[in-house]
Amino acid sequence: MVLSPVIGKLLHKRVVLASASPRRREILSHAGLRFEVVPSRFKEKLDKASFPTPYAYAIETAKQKALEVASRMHQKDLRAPDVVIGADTIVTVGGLILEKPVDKQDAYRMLSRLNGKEHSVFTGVAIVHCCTKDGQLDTEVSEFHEETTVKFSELSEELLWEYIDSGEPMDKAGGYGIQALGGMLVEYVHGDFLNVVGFPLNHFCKKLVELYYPPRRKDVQRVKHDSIPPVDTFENLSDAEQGSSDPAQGNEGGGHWRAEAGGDRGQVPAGSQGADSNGTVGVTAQFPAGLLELIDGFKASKALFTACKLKVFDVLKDEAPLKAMDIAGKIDASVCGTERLLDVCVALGLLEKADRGYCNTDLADLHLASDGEYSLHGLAMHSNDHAWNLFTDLELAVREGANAAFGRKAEHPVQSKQTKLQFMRAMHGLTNLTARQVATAFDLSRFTSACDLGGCTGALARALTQQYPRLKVTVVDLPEVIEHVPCFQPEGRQTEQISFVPGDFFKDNLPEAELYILSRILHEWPDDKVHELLSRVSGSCRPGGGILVAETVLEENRAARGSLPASLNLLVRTQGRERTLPEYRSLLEQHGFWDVRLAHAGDRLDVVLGTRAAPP
Ligand SMILES: Cc1cn([C@H]2C[C@H](O)[C@@H](COP(=O)(O)OP(=O)(O)OP(=O)(O)O)O2)c(=O)[nH]c1=O
Repeated sequence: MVLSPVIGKLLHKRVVLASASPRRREILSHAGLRFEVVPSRFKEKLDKASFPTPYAYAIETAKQKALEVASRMHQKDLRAPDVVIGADTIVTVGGLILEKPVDKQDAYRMLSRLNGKEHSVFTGVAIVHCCTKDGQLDTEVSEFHEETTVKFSELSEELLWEYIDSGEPMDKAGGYGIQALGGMLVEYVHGDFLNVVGFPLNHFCKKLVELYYPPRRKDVQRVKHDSIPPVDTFENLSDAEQGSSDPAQGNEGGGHWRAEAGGDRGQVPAGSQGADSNGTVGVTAQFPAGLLELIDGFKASKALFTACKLKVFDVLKDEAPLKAMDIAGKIDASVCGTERLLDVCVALGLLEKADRGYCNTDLADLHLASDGEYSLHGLAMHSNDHAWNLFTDLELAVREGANAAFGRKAEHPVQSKQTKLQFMRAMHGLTNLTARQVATAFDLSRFTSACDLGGCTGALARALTQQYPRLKVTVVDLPEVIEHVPCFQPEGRQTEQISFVPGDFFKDNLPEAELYILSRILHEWPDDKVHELLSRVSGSCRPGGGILVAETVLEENRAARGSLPASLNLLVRTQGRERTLPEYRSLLEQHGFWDVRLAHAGDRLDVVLGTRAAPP
């Protein structure tokens, strides 16, 4: 992909996003950046009057956010990350700087100021390169800002209050979110939309080009053809991880892998460039770092799975730091093998290593230890023990199609006793991560009863009942699934709003409900089974009732955001597939659901809501 070389410059570095903003996280992860999130504790209270311009204020705040995280992480284990990114978004109107409203009245004051007018949104960004010299933190800060102009329509008082009551304004600069309901307030936008949402991705990529691919006079002189890319574009740059000009090491410090010809266009191993009859130095081959990383990708997955299986992250969650020898003793493994595995986990950003030993990163503590609400340990184990084997048959599945592969090898995991609990753990972890976003993707407060078909451990039902106190949810799943549900109920958090009913949604009567939910169900099945299921739901759903489908919805060009491996997973494992919105719309309309709408529920999941029409 054209953009990956720029983002690729950061792939082998430990990058931290010093922000609690879910929007920033989403924008950067969609761009393919790998990073940890450590929200900054810097109090945004700089004296605005002391800055010559509003954006100088935003840049300084962004810088202080990033520096606070760098120094905290350095103090924690005497090792700072390689790069810390901070950002701050402000809205300016009539010479005033608006940040996040403190309460509803404040939101009203802000929105009234913006009403019917043009205003500017500035995001200041700081990219802090860190290194440790003699135990001291050394930083180099690069900064920039981006401005976008936004115009609000003339809005009525009633509309403003309705918007404020939606709760959306409270964590957003200027009191609105252009990416959600707030988009309805906006007449036009001039400039980078993502800048308004909190992170100017385009300018960030250009800044990376400036930092990592500075034009070098030597190249300009040696190369006759005019192929030096201008620094204000980031297209057509090759990945240049090895020997890159890392700003932390000084721009001229690039190693001998750096392109000797074609300027920033490619890397060639020393000695592999040649001159043509015109004396032009040409590139004979680019160093395919991204490709090699892809080829090696399975090794990284296997290292993660193995560390999970050996409970490395559990051991380090209980007690850290620990030396390799102590960890080896606790996981009953060889010291030399353990040490290698641990070092790979450090390189993958899962562990941290200091003189006193190894520790989990926050990411590993939260997601890779086997306990905890957001643990993905079950998913990692399911991938290791089950999906891994299925993927060895990918070639067969591609040659013959899902139907042929299904049944020969790919037994549905819930039907296999050995993998049942593991599959439930995997689904539980995955659902917990996204349940709140699914529950809030649409306002479901008009429903008082819901039936979650294939709702497994009730993770989504719990999020729904927390969000909608009037709602009662019935979870229907196979008896052998329901039997294990108590293992997944957080102690003291059972709620009378949720009941579990053993049953097969293809055979048994569906419980009565106003809203039927199918979360990650339809993609498991081929069209005929999907029709069968939808017709059963449609038969049970009263007019005015709803159907809520949570799936990854494919873009119309069929490329799903970040979910292509998941699509192959369906190919090797089931007879199902992911679908586009028009496909879902058509399926639902055929079964009497109208007003079919789509909302995104985070990185990998979308929600489609339809309303049951009255029978003709
Ligand atoms: C104007 C506007 C702002 N915003 C958000 C972006 C930012 O997250 C937020 C502005 O507050 P910030 O202080 O920039 O960021 P934050 O508090 O969310 O996160 P952190 O300080 O930890 O980095 O407003 C939108 O999401 N949509 C919009 O349309």
